[in-house]
Amino acid sequence: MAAFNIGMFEDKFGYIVTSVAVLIALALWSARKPSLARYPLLGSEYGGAEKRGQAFLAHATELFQRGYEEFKTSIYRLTTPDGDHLIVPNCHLDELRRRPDDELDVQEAFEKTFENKHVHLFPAKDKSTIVNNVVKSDLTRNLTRINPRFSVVVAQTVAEEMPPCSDGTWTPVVLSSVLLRIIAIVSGNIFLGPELCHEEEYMYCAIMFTMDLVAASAALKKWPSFLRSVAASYLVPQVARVRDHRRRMKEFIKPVVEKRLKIIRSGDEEKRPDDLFQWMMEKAAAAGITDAGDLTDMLLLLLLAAIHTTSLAVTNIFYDLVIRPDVVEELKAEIKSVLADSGGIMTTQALNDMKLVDSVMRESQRLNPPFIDAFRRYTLKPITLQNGDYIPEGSYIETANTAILNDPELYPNPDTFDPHRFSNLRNNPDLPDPLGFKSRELYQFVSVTKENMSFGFGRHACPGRFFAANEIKMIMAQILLQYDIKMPDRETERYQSVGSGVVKAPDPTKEIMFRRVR
Ligand code: HEM
Repeated sequence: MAAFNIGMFEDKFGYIVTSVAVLIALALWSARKPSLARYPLLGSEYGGAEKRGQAFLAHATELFQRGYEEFKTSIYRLTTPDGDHLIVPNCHLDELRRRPDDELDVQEAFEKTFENKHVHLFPAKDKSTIVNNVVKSDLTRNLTRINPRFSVVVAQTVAEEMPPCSDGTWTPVVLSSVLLRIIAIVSGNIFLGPELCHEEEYMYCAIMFTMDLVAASAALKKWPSFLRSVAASYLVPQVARVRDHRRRMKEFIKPVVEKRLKIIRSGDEEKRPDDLFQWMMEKAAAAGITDAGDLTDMLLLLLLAAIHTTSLAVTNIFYDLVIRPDVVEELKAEIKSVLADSGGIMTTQALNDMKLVDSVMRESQRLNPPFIDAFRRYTLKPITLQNGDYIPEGSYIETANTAILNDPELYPNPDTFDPHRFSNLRNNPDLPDPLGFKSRELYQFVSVTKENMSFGFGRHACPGRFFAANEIKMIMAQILLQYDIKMPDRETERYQSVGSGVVKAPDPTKEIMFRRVR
């Protein structure tokens, strides 16, 4: 009995000690936890955090639009499946863009987007930084040299990958999947060289890795965060497929790495391949990174950033064009006239001169940006803005890209697809400029401004956009000059986009009719 009483006392004592410890830990934890509650919450009508997170997946566009109208110059909160994010208005972006990487982190933000904890997309920062730098410096610097031969590769690949569509008959084509192959091959030509880009193992991983990774992260977001590890292990098959793509890509790339390391060590310039993977390996080797697994992860990150993004953009452009035959005729006339001036060669000058093509690309992207939000970042330190607003350390912030792109004060008649919207502003300095830019060249497809963040914003804005712009122009020119296009007989409206959360993409199942130009 006595023992029993002592035990009871000990249990009670233990219980009190444990409770106090838990309370102290909770107090400390909540003191550390970023307090976002000072900012108004949008979407509270959906219920608790879990329900609001799921509502975000279904209604992100509407939520961002409402937020843009209600909180034009102030920060508000939106609950995503990953918790509360702060949505920052446009007026703070110039200030935030100047913040260094040790305050505002891009990788951590994208790691959350892609459920990196489970899919392991991102290599460590020293490695992903090499990928970003190689695209920003080596690739962009080489574009003028590469363009003429790149356009030959594009012409050959379009001819090989498009169905024949000959004999004057119209052929239905699921354009999205054809474009994916074309873009994987032509990008691969520059990234890995003319032989490897045709290997089916490369093609399979280049296309399927991103598809399964995006599908895996979308499926995981439907689970409450505490169950995502279990879901990733047993319930979301795409996670295992992503792992398998990485394993296959590593097997494919390992002998390439071994061969190229020998060339790097020998210093033999003659044998040095002239492609992005080589430039990346050289930068990596200089930093002591030579492991085939690390280089595979870096290559997969590049492919994820480059291939589907470009393919979605081109698909959207063709969905916009196929219902506008008059615009197609104008584009053909511009392309023919520019090529006549450049002796038929796609020089950098020729690409720059395609101002209507460029304008159509930007207008298509304005109405169909790759993400509803932009400037997704994570705060590594607390930030106090000039107006006194305080953003705690450990917050996810972003801004409302789609809502900005549809603001009638920035883009008059925003719902109208105006193919000349940007070319008119660039060609005609007397036209009033709604955005009052210093230079009208800021209306080019590649220009990043806080009124158009489809390529991101600030120091981490997409470094591949110059390459993408050239690639898109070359593909458009080839397809438009070689084929007539029209909608299938029963279809009249522009194809609707599909998506979940902040991602909106052209419907990949839709057909366009093609016929070879006679
Ligand atoms: C139309 C096609 C493309 C679109 C719409 C696009 C869009 C984007 C966006 C929105 C970001 C995030 C920027 C930010 O948060 O500020 C980004 C980053 C990036 N993109 Fe692109 N991209 C495209 C094509 C490419 C291509 C072709 C490449 C490579 C050749 C590429 C390489 C990258 C890299 C390396 C980053 C990370 C930059 C960093 O974190 O510093 N992208 N892209």
